[in-house]
Amino acid sequence: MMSESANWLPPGWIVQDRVRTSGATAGTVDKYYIERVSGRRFRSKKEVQYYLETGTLKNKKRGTENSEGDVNAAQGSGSHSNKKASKNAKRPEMKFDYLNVPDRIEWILIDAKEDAWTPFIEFKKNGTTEEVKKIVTILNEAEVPSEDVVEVVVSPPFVFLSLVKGLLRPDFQVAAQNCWVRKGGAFTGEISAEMIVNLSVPWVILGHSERRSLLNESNEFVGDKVAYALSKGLKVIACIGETLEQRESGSTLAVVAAQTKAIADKVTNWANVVLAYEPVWAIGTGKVATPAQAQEVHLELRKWLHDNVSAEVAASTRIIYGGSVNGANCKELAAKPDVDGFLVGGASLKPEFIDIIKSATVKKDD
Ligand SMILES: O=C(CO)COP(=O)(O)O
Repeated sequence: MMSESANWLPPGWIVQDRVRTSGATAGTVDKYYIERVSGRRFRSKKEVQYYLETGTLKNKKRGTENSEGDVNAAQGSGSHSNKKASKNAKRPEMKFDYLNVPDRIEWILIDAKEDAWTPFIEFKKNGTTEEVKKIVTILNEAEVPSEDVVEVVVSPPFVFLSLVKGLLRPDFQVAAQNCWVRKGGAFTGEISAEMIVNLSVPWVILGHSERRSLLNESNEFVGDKVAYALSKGLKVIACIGETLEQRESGSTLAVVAAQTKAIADKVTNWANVVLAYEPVWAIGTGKVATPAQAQEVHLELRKWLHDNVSAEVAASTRIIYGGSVNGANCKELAAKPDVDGFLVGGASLKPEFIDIIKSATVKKDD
């Protein structure tokens, strides 16, 4: 078995040549294109390109995606042994606990001022109506810096958007956690940008790593979503970030640059875009990026925007950090020059959440 990479593939993909060792076709080499983060395997460049462009799998005959996630791996052979191998293939370890799905509420704190700071807090909890109301009450009662210092945006699951919007203090805003890539239509279960606008919800989060990895959203698909949401007047928090494997292989900057490029390719006006850098290995793991690691990536992203978009966009685009931010580490992270805010999950369940909001003043106090 040989591994290589192909120039046309985005970071995070590998190409494998597998030699058949038995049967009449022994010696035949099968090429597989593998997206490492999802484990999906494809048999042709055409299928990979379709997947990268649309974020979906090409229409194929039933049963041609085997239990390993190989797309069309059995195509052309249809042999009994292949079907058997497919049936017996070990399923990859699922990273997602479907039996204990966390309901999530995201709190986004965004500085309204051009030169100011932008914390983005994500709140994870069992999201029943009563619990959501409790959270909103705590927020409503909290003493936090004024709107001209910190802009707070709360992002609950879709079903609670109206409830939260109705109860939340007027100086805090609301965001949806996702929206459909294009105009609404026959896409059962999807929520269009138009619907979010119709609810007077001004923000949407797009490209969260969980959607990229669990729902196979490609860079290009996220770029399309960002552009469409912006075209409908929504403000977008666009998430990017590398996996642990990508960090360890030294490709962090290439990965976040490719993710940002896919957005830049589709977006001309960056005024309503906030970039959220979230290293996947730091989300919900308790392993926070060090302030130096966060600053390094944020600075490189700003340089990337400077060189590839414009000096003005580089200076004005807010780049916020997400991944195990808490009351203890927020001040040090917030003090870094290119960290413009946070996206916080677990810690926003606790009283320290208010401290994280308050860390918006760290740079101003200098
Ligand atoms: O997922 C996150 C933001 O979207 C971050 O979550 P944690 O703060 O729990 O790591």
